[in-house]
Amino acid sequence: MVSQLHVAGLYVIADTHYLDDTRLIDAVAQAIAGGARVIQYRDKKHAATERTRQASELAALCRRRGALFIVNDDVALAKETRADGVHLGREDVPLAEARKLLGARAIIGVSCYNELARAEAAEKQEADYIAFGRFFPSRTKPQAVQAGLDLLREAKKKLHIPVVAIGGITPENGASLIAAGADALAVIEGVFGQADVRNAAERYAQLFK
Ligand SMILES: Cc1ncc(COP(=O)(O)OP(=O)(O)O)c(N)n1
Ligand SMILES: Cc1ncsc1CCOP(=O)(O)O
Ligand SMILES: [Mg+2]
Repeated sequence: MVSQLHVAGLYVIADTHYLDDTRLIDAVAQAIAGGARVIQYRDKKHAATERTRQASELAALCRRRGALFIVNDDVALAKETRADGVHLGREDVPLAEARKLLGARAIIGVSCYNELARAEAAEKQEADYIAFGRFFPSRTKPQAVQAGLDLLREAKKKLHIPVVAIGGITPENGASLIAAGADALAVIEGVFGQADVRNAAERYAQLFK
């Protein structure tokens, strides 16, 4: 781990599939008010200009409210918007390249799916956190590979960096992941697919108290 900033608690992913431009900023503000500690911008559809504008607005909001701001996939966008960090999957640039571009203080998270060896390798390369999942059926990413609670328990014995759980997490099933060792719960639909975003975030945040 390089960064001194710590990924823990409710980690919400502001996915532009759920949040159109008119709702994006307000919904994230509501999630932070409800207790979200980490915000990720996940966008798979907008052009570069639009992505820069949205991510810049989110970065400014997170700075004002004291939440961490992470950009999914796009290291250049993370740098341009002075985000706290970037989240990298298998298809994204290698960790070492992202570190070179963003510097030692950036938070770099790595998707490890259901693979403990990938997580151990990421920690060796100074990832700041890793993510496993999906743990439960996810409508956002139904094809995501399944991970189990045993993986979390095993990972907590071997890793020293924060472990994030993702995929189909609800306020009802989230406690089992925390009990198995998850430091943070990453959620999309369970927060941003709800009519009352603040209340939904509060229900997850309660699990950490
Ligand atoms: C916190 C967190 N964990 C996992 C992912 C998934 O990343 P990736 O495998 O790169 O898939 P996409 O989200 O890019 O479709 C994530 N974004 N955030
Ligand atoms: C991006 C991603 N990677 C694994 S599952 C998932 C989607 C999580 O979204 P939801 O919380 O709506 O299941
Ligand atoms: Mg990705």
